[in-house]
Amino acid sequence: MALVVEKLGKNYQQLNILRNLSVTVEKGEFCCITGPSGCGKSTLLRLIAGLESSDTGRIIVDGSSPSPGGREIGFVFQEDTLFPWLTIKKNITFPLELSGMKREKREELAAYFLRLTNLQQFGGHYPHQLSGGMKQRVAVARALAYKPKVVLMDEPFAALDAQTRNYMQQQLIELWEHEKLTIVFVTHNIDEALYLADRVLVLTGRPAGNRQEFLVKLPRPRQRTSLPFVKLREQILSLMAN
Ligand SMILES: Nc1ncnc2c1ncn2[C@@H]1O[C@H](COP(=O)(O)OP(=O)(O)OP(=O)(O)O)[C@@H](O)[C@H]1O
Repeated sequence: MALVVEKLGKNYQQLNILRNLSVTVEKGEFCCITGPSGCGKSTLLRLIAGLESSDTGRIIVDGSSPSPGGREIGFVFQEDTLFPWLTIKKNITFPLELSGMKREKREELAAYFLRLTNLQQFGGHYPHQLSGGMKQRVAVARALAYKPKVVLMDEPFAALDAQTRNYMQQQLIELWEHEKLTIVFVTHNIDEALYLADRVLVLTGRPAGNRQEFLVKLPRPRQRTSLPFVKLREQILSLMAN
């Protein structure tokens, strides 16, 4: 198992954010998590990343507890988190440099992931010269260059227009298949979850706990207008409306 989250509980002062939340993700699985707004999805990802600690329960990534900033987790956030004063290539190599990786290896990984994300001509550009979609592709390349065991993605395409978002979803599926990634992807968008995921976990309203999970066994690339896709979407939407 790539990720095991067991009976997690988290409070902020008096506020109970997560209660008894359990999630397991297999190696190579694409798992989407959705739930009502403000229920605690981002909090869950921060706990998995080791950026905060839980009050109860435990988290195991690839057999051990995650360490803050550890290389077992890659994180892609919703907002643009690139360093504006660094070139695209430097944005990818800088965290690798901090982790002590040799220059030659850093350059090799940056070139590989720039190529995979179709950004090979933009290594020398600065973030402000790129579109929103391109910047998120850099963020994905930066997260993957670490070769993390689990990639956490928190609404990474939410700020993009619909067409770019669809393109990014296609690209992400190709990357996931090619690199055999394990991905935990938070989204409000059921269509996005069904396009991407092997399994969709629906959380309860705050405090977030397990509500229901849906296996998505549709072949890829998925057709958003196909009958089984539309039926699953209706099933999840009606669950969430109640
Ligand atoms: N550091 C913090 N201190 C206090 N409360 C916090 C903190 N971080 C988050 N919260 C609260 O925890 C709750 C869950 O927040 P979180 O961002 O995890 O939810 P979410 O499901 O990701 O939200 P959204 O769907 O809007 O993206 C919210 O009510 C939020 O105000």
